[in-house]
Amino acid sequence: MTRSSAPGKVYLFGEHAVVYGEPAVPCAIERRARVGVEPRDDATLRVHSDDLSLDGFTVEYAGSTDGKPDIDVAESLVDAAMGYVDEAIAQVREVTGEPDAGFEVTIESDIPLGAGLGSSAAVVVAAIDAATRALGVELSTAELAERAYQTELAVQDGQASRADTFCSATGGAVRVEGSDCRAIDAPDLPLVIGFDGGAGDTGALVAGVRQLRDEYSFAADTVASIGDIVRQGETALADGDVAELGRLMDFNHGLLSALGVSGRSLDSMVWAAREAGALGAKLTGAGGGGCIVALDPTPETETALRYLPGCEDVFPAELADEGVRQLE
Ligand SMILES: Nc1ncnc2c1ncn2[C@@H]1O[C@H](COP(=O)(O)OP(=O)(O)O)[C@@H](O)[C@H]1O
Ligand SMILES: C[C@@](O)(CCOP(=O)(O)O)CC(=O)O
Ligand SMILES: [Mg+2]
Repeated sequence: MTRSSAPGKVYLFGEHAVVYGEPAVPCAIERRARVGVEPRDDATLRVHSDDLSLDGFTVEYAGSTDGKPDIDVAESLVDAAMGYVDEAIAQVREVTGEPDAGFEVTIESDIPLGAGLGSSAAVVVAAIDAATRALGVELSTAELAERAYQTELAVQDGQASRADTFCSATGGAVRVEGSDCRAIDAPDLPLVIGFDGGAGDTGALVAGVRQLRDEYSFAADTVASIGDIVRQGETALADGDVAELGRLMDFNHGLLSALGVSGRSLDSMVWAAREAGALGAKLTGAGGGGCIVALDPTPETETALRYLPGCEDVFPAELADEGVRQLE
């Protein structure tokens, strides 16, 4: 068995706008997906994941060559659930020049699915790393990040940024603008994450923003303004100005909300954090439902979220310096 792990992330700034070439700053967090891979002697892909459940059913499926799993849920849900690992393995077959490689893939993850903490990127990065190594191919971190990006691009119908996958592959805080991806210095930030227990469909949310942006010039301006916030945020990060970072996170949330990707429970967690004295709070990732990230050096936000109806989990986010990690 070859195993790798990779971290999830939060966005300090810039999700969605990054898809259109604006900069974004995600930070890797110490919540990881671990993917174990065993090559098979046929071309079948079998995926085992206790965390992947659809309408309460845990799914065990055979991908690609075996067709769809035999379960009673909408096909779009199944496609969304299977897409990332299927496509990751397609990338592995291509990069290793082994189109008929088959695998048993076992996934364990601390990252809630579809909640904006980049579970897809972590699973994809760890799966590509483990499966290529299982075939005797060592990818550089840059090649791994590129293959993981191609995976998300394919699953999200040609609309994805390099932000999640680069951040998960390298760890740390990063800045991504188009194909320019780099590590940046970030002070130790007092990040608190609130999770409403829900999820959003990244592909659908990205498509919704694209539609608004195509239809209304003010939506396009909103996306460009998120880019301005990110640039200001970079200065605040470099200056270690945490109060300014908080104000900019608040503004970034407002603009994401205007683009239609927040929701009642995300907004309620954001307001609970602000009322508890957080320096700033915003949704993270694609939105719809899932997680917010707040900046608070005191325990107040954590306490407020813990008692907020509709907040299922709350935890401090420790920055992960290490990206992909070879386990065996
Ligand atoms: N533990 C897991 N096991 C199997 N697939 C997973 C796991 N975690 C994430 N995934 C894949 O990633 C998808 C969620 O990714 P996405 O919608 O981008 O949300 P996010 O990246 O914010 O968590 C799932 O539908 C599934 O395809
Ligand atoms: C909305 C987006 O900017 C981030 C999506 O993050 P997540 O999959 O929700 O963790 C899409 C992307 O960058 O590919
Ligand atoms: Mg994702």
